[in-house]
Amino acid sequence: MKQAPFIAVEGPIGAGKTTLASMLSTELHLPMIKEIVEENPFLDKFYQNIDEWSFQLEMFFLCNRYKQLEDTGLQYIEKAQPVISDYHIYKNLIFAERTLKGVKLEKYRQIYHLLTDDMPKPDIIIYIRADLDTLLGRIRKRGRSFEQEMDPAYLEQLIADYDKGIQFLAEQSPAPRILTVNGNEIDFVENQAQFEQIVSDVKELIE
Ligand SMILES: Nc1ncnc2c1ncn2[C@@H]1O[C@H](COP(=O)(O)OP(=O)(O)OP(=O)(O)O)[C@@H](O)[C@H]1O
Ligand SMILES: Nc1nc(=O)c2ncn([C@H]3C[C@H](O)[C@@H](CO)O3)c2[nH]1
Repeated sequence: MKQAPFIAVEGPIGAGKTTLASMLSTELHLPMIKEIVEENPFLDKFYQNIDEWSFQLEMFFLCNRYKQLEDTGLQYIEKAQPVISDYHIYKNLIFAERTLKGVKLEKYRQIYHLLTDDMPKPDIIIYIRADLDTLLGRIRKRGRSFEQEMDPAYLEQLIADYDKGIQFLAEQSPAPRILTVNGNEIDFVENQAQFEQIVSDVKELIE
């Protein structure tokens, strides 16, 4: 192994980040950092009224992920131990740029940079791309009640925001290595050979 990798799995809502990160964590014996969802007190309210609750929600996600990233740095990165996460901290800004406006967005941007600019960043990103129909199908199948009335236009915008966001990360220095997974065609849940192909691609990146 070149250096202990810090791997992040990313992609829009329902792409399969947690699923794939858990499978890779088991297969490659990597500890996993998992984002907090069920304990989030604002998600339900947010989906009912995005403009009213976006600032609280984005700040909640930011504070939680900041704490997790701080712990990840201490427990794994500083000890040169590999780790996989089902998100990249940059997703905060991808979402906030979509849900916040005006003064609140400006304040959020400043807080985001203040908190995260000097934090460890993943050096490998697995980006699951999937189109609107695939994501809506997965969200329905997963069945979280607060997501069932999600405006498809919001999800469609996020798909495009993610493409831009990952492109932005690819242009950073040092640039992370990015493995893009076609989430419409690759079924790593049901198809063992397709999962093994991803495992082999990831091993190539880290070994
Ligand atoms: N490649 C796949 N093929 C079939 N089903 C999948 C695939 N990936 C994920 N799923 C299913 O889709 C649903 C969403 O997956 P998951 O919760 O991992 O997505 P996520 O990207 O982590 O979502 P979120 O953005 O909400 O955190 C789950 O029910 C999961 O079993
Ligand atoms: N607005 C907003 N900002 C975020 O940083 C963010 N991260 C995740 N989510 C939503 C997507 C899923 O419904 C659910 C679980 O991922 O939470 C977010 N929503």
